Amino acid sequence: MSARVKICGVSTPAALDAAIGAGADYVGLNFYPPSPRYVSAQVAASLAARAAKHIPTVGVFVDAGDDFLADAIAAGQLDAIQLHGHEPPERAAQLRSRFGLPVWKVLSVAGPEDIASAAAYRDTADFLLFDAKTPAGSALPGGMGLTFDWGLLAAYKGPLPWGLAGGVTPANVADAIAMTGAPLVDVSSGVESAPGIKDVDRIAAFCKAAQHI
Ligand SMILES: O=C(O)c1ccccc1N[C@@H]1O[C@H](COP(=O)(O)O)[C@@H](O)[C@H]1O
Repeated sequence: MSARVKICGVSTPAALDAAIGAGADYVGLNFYPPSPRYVSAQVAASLAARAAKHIPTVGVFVDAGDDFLADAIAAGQLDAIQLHGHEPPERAAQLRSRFGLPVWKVLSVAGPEDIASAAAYRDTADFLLFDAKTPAGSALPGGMGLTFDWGLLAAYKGPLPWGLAGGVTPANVADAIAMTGAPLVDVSSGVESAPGIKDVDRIAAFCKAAQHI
């Protein structure tokens, strides 16, 4: 068993090259301004030029407005948009139609009801990403290295392609895939030496662990 890999919060050429070199399937560019992984339009454009023809880029957004999204999509030449806020199904549908890109909707998980909420996105998103719910009042809705009970996904048979995020690391990703059967794993802080600082060795170790279990 193995899983596809998304290395999220890439903000430097070195991290991008490490993800490509390690055989990652996607890189995430974070457009949420409070994030330590935030990339400006200028940085996104330069990373996108380097990523072109090598790896698809997924833009991470949190309850973003249309104009903000339009600028980021153009700058980052994005292949998909990840909605990591409170976007309801209608908003996912609206953005998919307006921008003509696949929509990855993140479902923040604390309990079984959050897994069940996947059904509402059946016709409006293209991909679902289950991430740990961050505590009320947190600065970020993701990227904090928090896990949730992976047992909640053990028997999951969802309506859409899906992936697992939240607190996965080179050390635990094989267990995460074995427990959940996740077809894709998404990591940000688990391949960093400090918030926002990607570690090329950890990126390589993560990809190896996810691809060879
Ligand atoms: O990484 C961030 O700073 C971030 C900010 C706002 C929304 C999402 C963010 N990251 C996403 O969170 C998950 C899990 O991250 P981690 O591996 O637990 O650190 C991942 O999908 C990132 O895309």
